Amino acid sequence: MVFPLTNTQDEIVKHIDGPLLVTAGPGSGKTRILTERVIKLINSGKKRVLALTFSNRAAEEISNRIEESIDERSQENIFVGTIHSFCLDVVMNRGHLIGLPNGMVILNSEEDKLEIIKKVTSELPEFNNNSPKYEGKMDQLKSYLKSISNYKKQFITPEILLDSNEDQGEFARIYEAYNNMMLAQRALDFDDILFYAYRIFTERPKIARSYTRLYKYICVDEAQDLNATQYKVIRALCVDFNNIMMVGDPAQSIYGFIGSNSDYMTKHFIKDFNPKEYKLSENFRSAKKIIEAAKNIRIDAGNNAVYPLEGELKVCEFKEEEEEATWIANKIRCLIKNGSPLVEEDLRYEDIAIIGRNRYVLTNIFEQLAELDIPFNQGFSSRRIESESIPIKIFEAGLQIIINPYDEVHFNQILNLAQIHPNDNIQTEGNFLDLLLELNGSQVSNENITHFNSIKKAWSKLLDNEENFSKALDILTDNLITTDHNSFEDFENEQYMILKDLDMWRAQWKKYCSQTISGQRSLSHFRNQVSLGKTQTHNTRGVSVLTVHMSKGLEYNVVFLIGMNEGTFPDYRAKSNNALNEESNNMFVALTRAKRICYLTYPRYKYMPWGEMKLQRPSRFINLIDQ
Ligand SMILES: Nc1ncnc2c1ncn2[C@@H]1O[C@H](COP(=O)(O)OP(=O)(O)OP(=O)(O)O)[C@@H](O)[C@H]1O
Repeated sequence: MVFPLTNTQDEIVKHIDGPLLVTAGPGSGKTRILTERVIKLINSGKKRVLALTFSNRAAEEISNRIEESIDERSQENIFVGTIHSFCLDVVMNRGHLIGLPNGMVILNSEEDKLEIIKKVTSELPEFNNNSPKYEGKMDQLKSYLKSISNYKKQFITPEILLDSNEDQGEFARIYEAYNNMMLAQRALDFDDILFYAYRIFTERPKIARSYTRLYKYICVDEAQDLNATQYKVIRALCVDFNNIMMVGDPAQSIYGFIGSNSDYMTKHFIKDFNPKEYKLSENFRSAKKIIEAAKNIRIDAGNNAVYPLEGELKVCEFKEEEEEATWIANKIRCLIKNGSPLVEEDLRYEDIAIIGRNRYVLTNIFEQLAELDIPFNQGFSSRRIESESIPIKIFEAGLQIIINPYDEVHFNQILNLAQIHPNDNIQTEGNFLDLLLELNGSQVSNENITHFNSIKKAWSKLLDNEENFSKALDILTDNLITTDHNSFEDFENEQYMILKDLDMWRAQWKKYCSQTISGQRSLSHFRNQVSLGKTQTHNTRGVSVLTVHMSKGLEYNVVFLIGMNEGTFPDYRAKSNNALNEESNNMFVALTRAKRICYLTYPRYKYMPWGEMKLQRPSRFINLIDQ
């Protein structure tokens, strides 16, 4: 059943021109009003809308809701995506205007970036094998990568760095050489995406204007999570443009550890755009007891109960983690079997979430759920896609070379992985795709030759047509998987990993196909979508077992908030006021996921990995709630 909008919600949805800021508490309908406003703008023929989100999950949810309410043709008038995916689109389509090559590919693995920086520094005397500094080389290279990333986040180019600080001369040259080598490989790292988009908008303001002519309205969801880099990109995009809406909740700002700060929404946006402001404080999600508890955590947050329902909030102490996990699994079984008087309809596994501050707190739960045959999912993972088996790693590296024949990093990776010993007279520059296809039996060690030839067949299929990805995977399945299993454990383990890798790539391609039209698919676009996490599939069946960060934006009838001990929640590293404030926000987010019932659980003792049993204190948040 869809409830009518309140007067304030309705006013926001009907707002058309001019900047708009909606600060609103949990469950107050932020996602709902943003979605309904976008639908209204599109349906009233107000041209295109750009909706920026912070996660692929949020983008998918908003897209799904919008798709249900507007016709297929109008859907083309909306871009819903993360800031990174929008900026990548800008870089790919307009990057040539600031001298970037076409067809760039995201290179997001740490190992790949290390290869590049290693090559850049290989000429420097201090990285010579004989130099005393050589010992700490890896650490030094990693620290260079970290500094490069930090400067890019601040939009500081090597030239600006050199101008402002002459002492940084040597590092600035390494930074510049790194950028040049990335460009020669037609590669982008994650920081480059926003860095180049910012350069495009600021160096070519006409381009920024062309985007704001195209998208007449811009909406930013979860704006409390903006960081300086993202805010500056949005600011640079919106020159002479003010049809921008920001929606967020400062009390749910939980990404401070990567530079997010709700001040960009509550202070900078107000100063720069002077928006019309709305506040929503009614919580349509949670029962009274849950809202009262949340108020004890964040007294200042707008969060007022609407439902007359009391709900249930209970603190449960256990001897140790296993007992805690067993109780939760049994409680879930009981709730599913008997339901709860606090929830009108039958309870399904999908109505229940188990939330922990970090992944390790959740370890025991998986075992107990599996033991009682309780289905569960682990939410929307932002895990990087990476093959585990050597043959599929080789196949994957080859994709990069098909996309960009000048990609030396992945060519060398293939030589290493396949233990290929090329002839001495091999060229070290030029077209690596030709070189790759020329590698033959005499250069590949015997045990790898069958695999390597099969992988070459799969590449050839893709070279015929890049849309043949499924067929290429079929070739790998037919050639690398044998039904004639012998009893060698290593062999079986490898077969298992290859099959898992192939399944993973099949799932990614399937999702990519559902997002793109046949005839318009390409390997480089596919790879970039994979890197952005857009092809991740997520399973929502069963009980959701989530970290607090993964639970953001979601709601469940029953929530178990587990591992509520000092040191775990709040995290033991949170020492400063800011960090502790962010822990309160984390607690606020976790609690407000619950609609009717919330159990806060903790063990009195914890087994340490070195075998000792350690006494634990209950979280200070329990004391705050249990007053
Ligand atoms: N006017 C309303 N009347 C009744 N229910 C409403 C109303 N507006 C929103 N809701 C419901 O309240 C719940 C929370 O809405 P929504 O998810 O949009 O909130 P939110 O502000 O984005 O939450 P959060 O910030 O905690 O993720 C949803 O189930 C939604 O359908």
